[in-house]
Amino acid sequence: MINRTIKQVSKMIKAENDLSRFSEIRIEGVCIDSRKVQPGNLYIPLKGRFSDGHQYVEAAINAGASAALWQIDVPNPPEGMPIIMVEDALAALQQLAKSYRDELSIKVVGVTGSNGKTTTKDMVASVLKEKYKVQKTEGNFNNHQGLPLTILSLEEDTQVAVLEMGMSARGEIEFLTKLACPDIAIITNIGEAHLQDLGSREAIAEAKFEIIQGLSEKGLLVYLGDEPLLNQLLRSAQNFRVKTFGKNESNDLYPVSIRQEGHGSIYRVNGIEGNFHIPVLGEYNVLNSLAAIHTALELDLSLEQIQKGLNSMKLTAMRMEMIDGYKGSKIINDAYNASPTSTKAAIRMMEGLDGEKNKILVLGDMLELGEDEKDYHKQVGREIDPEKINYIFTFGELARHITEEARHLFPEGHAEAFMDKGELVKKLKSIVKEDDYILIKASRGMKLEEVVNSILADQKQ
Ligand SMILES: CC(=O)N[C@H]1[C@@H](OP(=O)(O)OP(=O)(O)OC[C@H]2O[C@@H](n3ccc(=O)[nH]c3=O)[C@H](O)[C@@H]2O)O[C@H](CO)[C@@H](O)[C@@H]1O[C@H](C)C(=O)N[C@@H](C)C(=O)N[C@H](CCC(=O)N[C@@H](CCC[C@@H](N)C(=O)O)C(=O)O)C(=O)O
Ligand SMILES: Nc1ncnc2c1ncn2[C@@H]1O[C@H](COP(=O)(O)OP(=O)(O)OP(=O)(O)O)[C@@H](O)[C@H]1O
Ligand SMILES: C[C@@H](N)C(=O)N[C@H](C)C(=O)O
Repeated sequence: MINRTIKQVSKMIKAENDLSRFSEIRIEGVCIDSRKVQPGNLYIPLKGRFSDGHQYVEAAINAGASAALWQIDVPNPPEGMPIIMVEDALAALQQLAKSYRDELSIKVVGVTGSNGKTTTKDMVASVLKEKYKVQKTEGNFNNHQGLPLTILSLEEDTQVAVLEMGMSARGEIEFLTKLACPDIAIITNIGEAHLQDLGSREAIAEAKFEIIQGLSEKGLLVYLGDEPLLNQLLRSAQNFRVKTFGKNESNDLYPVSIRQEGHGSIYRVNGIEGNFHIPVLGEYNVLNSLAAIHTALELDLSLEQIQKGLNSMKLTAMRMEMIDGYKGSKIINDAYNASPTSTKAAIRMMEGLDGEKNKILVLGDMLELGEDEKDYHKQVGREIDPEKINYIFTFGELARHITEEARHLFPEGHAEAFMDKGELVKKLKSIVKEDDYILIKASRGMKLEEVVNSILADQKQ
């Protein structure tokens, strides 16, 4: 993490006050929550939903922070404390991260896309750690606050940083990529996430494509070549190299064969000898891993290092998380978020699972889809194969349209809409048997992991 004197920090950001009295005090790491301050931190006060961080500056310093920022338009800065006055605290956080990034001798991999950023970030980091000292975005810290905080957590001797870049409006990726200046930029796919804010998939593609604006000279763009919207945005005259991945054989990397087995996927890749194995299900996760393979090849990893890194990867929770469930069933907790693209991809994965036991879909509302939200849910219902899926239970006002669209293809009681999680859990427990698969998927706002937790809690009783 950043380790600088106040004198150095005041040069990295535009300090508005004389700090000569405190110039040799050293800060180590930054923190935006006084309750989590570590000794030596620089506390950065930010405005939130309920309060302004400025009211916690003294508490932060009393808790061990070496210094704190203070926005000049906020009255009554504490006296006699190492306070760095700035125009804007958030802008100062971002500037400090930019300055620190520019001082580091490091390779940066930037990851964006509608779906799979966190998964692909985890895969890339898992592979690259076979050869380099790697740090990555923790959790989902992928925006105008999270990315700068991640950069400021980087150690001076870290060799590669894998940074997730999220957005819900135009210009946000441009800001993040110009701050992080990636050497390799990955675009996982173009789906419908944040469609409500952007209005069209074309606009989503343009927003994600902003990532090239920070890409270093002769940098590498790795993207899903199956996506026409991205192919259209690629101009011939560009000062970066391009590698594609996807299902189509026109891609630089594509899977030659895929086998879903137990908790993982075994597959071969064109032009590369041998099998790859990732301990997660889903054809789209195989595609995500191809972006990681491109990145690894760019950074000179051996095939053995790549295979080892992929095999040892661990995904962030609630992404295709396999859990031993009720009565010996298998719960696939994919409840972090959901869009039509990711929901259909998860259903295809379920339909492709071996085994004669029941396959049960538990789907919640997909949010932020804009005015066509009902149609998106109906479309998901239309695409469920009743020959391969045994039950479809939905939770929420929008997901109800999935059930209604699919109900006529299922036996009585096999396609039901719920508005109460307790009732849904009761139904699930009444039908589930050993080795059944249960997929749990919905937007973050639906908190469908509560269904998983209820089932697991009952199981313990
Ligand atoms: C929910 C929310 O808005 N949280 C943000 C909010 O926190 P909160 O309202 O709880 O703050 P308070 O008002 O309570 O406190 C104000 C500050 O004071 C600090 N403090 C409080 C009490 C105390 O005793 N001591 C204290 O020091 C406190 O720590 C506060 O700093 O405000 C905070 C400050 O602005 C935000 O940090 C907090 O979190 C928001 C969401 C945030 O951006 N956090 C980032 C670190 C982050 O990366 N979070 C990710 C989620 C990112 C995300 O959603 N990404 C999108 C794509 C990008 C969309 C973009 N348009 C955007 O705006 O984000 C995606 O789809 O992935 C994460 O948490 O996982
Ligand atoms: N390449 C992909 N194509 C379609 N769906 C995907 C892909 N990768 C992951 N998903 C789905 O998206 C869900 C979220 O994955 P992940 O958290 O990696 O995406 P993300 O882009 O980081 O999401 P967010 O923007 O919300 O942070 C997964 O649980 C899975 O259902
Ligand atoms: C939580 C945020 N990253 C997101 O993905 N939002 C959409 C609406 C979802 O939760 O599906």
